[in-house]
Amino acid sequence: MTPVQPIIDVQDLTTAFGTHIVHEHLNLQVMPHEIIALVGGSGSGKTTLLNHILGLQQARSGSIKVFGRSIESYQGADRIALTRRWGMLFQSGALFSALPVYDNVALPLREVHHLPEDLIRDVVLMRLAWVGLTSRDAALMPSDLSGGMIKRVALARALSLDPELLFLDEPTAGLDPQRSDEFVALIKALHAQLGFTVVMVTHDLDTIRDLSTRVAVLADKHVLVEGTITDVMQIKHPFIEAFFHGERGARALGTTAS
Ligand SMILES: Nc1ncnc2c1ncn2[C@@H]1O[C@H](COP(=O)(O)OP(=O)(O)OP(=O)(O)O)[C@@H](O)[C@H]1O
Repeated sequence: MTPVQPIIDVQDLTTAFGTHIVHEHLNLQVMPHEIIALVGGSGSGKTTLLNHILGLQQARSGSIKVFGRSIESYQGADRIALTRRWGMLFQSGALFSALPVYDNVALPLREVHHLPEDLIRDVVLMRLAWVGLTSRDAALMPSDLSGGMIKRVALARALSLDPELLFLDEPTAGLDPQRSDEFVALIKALHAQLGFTVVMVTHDLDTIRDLSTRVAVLADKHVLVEGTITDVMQIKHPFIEAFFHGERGARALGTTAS
């Protein structure tokens, strides 16, 4: 049997801004269908790592492969084809405020395909249905939407091209606990139904517990540990102590505070 290839394969990555080294000898593999949570303290390099994986920044050394090919090898038409294979949910939703919900979700379809408008309409309404919204919601402007609805529309847009890979940046930030739980349940259900792979950056322990299938902790310029929450919690490190143990961790994870 051929071994399963990683969707993302980061090997021996070193990145820096000038003399400030952010990552050193960092390795990370993301396997098909998993939901990996990138966790780390402020400034540990989560966003920088995502930017490198997306090909938005160039590494000092090391290699990053996405879908089996070096991220730098995707140029021109190949790069456009690559961007059809992934979707991105930004923390703020990043909706275009001058466009109604419909056009926000239709935008990626219009950018990359020359599709007839009636087909775009079918896809947009289907994506809105995926996230629990209706054709009536399609006419609303972003300023009319609640925080939870903005996240849903942004998710519908991220999924508009039915991507194999979904990046989530703080997916539940700004939502109250109930909306946060609902949004996590929605992503979980869509993941089970559609089978995409997820890379998510989050500080929220409830989201990590309820959504991720694996956790990778960024600390000391590399992936310090990866595995289940239980695996991660075995490691003695100041960030892990502060993040997963103590009052907050115990509350979220149902463990005893240490
Ligand atoms: N454009 C930039 N120019 C210079 N330094 C930068 C730049 N972007 C990030 N950095 C630095 O790189 C380090 C990693 O930043 P990054 O934003 O990746 O961390 P993070 O883990 O995503 O943090 P947070 O959880 O606060 O969002 C930080 O020390 C930051 O100050």
